[in-house]
Amino acid sequence: MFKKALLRLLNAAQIPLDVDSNFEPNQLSQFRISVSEAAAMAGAPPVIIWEREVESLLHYKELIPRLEEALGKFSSRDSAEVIQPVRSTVPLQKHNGFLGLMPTYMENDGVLSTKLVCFYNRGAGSTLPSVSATVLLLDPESGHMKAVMDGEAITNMRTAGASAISAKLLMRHGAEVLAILGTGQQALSHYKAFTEMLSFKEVRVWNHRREGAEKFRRSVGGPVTVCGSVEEAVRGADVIVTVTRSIEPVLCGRWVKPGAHVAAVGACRPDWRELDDSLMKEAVVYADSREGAMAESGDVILSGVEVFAELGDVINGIKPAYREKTTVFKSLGMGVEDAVAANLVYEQWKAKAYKL
Ligand SMILES: NC(=O)C1=CN([C@@H]2O[C@H](COP(=O)(O)OP(=O)(O)OC[C@H]3O[C@@H](n4cnc5c(N)ncnc54)[C@H](O)[C@@H]3O)[C@@H](O)[C@H]2O)C=CC1
Ligand SMILES: O=C(O)C1=NCCCC1
Repeated sequence: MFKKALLRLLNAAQIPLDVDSNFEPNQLSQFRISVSEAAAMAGAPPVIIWEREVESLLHYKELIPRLEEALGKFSSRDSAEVIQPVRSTVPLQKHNGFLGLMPTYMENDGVLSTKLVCFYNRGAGSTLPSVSATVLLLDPESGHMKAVMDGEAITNMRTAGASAISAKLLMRHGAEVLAILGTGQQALSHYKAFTEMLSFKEVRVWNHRREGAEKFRRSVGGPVTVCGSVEEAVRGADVIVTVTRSIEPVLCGRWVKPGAHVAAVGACRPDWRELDDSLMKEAVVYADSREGAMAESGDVILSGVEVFAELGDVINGIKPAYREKTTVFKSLGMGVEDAVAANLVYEQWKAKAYKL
């Protein structure tokens, strides 16, 4: 078993080495090298892990604790924990989109990665995805690229995971009704994360095209109420997730129950909105990254509100979680979330490939 695994490892790393037939597991230690060091020494190509495999390797139960830890590390602003600049974006004017570059280094954890993400303000008739991404995972010592991964599954799951953490920390105790606005990729991952990690008595969905909401209901299989208007979906809801491609407010403060928690995921450009001013001004606003929100969130910038705290500040016990007040978690997405998710995928991939 061990020899087979080692041969696969050497093969993956393209290391031309004959392994003695009497080779014993404890002899590996004499090499004193790790899989990625062996691969780097051999100039091996990165492993490629595409969408289906990422999905099969990543699970919320393992991902969410890592995200929570990473959000706390980010907010500690300790450069040995996380170096993650605000995303730099290149406009793709002809295609109504942006390329976002999201490098992250976690020195203490030995994790170095960057995500390349293209996101678009697609017209109604387009069948192309709104978000397309790739994550590169590198060895920080050698610079060797260890893995190239599909970034869509990672983006969907880590974003939903961060929103689920926001709800866990900020929704009122005894929350029963979840409303999801938008029924695309993020809606699916949020539905999964929220129903797996939290418990709700009712899930409502709304989409600007009703057939999209009906399709969503059929594909998730669980009990979901399709609503004909945003107001109908959110009235009385304890937790509201906004995951639309809208660039104008879809959620109005006057419909939101006082004390509700809103995880606002769309509208990630300085001139795009999902929430109206009345909601932004009424709520205590939390963000994944304060700098990110001030640079990229139209809901924050154009409403003129202050970000009260980062989610990591709450995790670190530096800022309170106002569960009884109306709260908004403005999610922009962070490289550190991609880094821990990609590292987890790589660990799981190695364990599976080499039966470690
Ligand atoms: N905060 C973060 O970390 C991330 C944010 N996003 C953002 O989240 C949003 C959703 O992303 P995906 O689910 O991947 O997109 P998607 O295209 O799969 O789904 C978008 C949903 O919005 C609906 N929609 C389209 N135009 C609309 C409009 N004018 N008004 C209301 N609804 C409309 C669509 O019918 C669909 O249900 C996008 O704005 C995306 O940029 C995506 C990834 C990460
Ligand atoms: O963090 C990400 O990934 C994204 N954030 C906002 C827009 C789409 C992708």
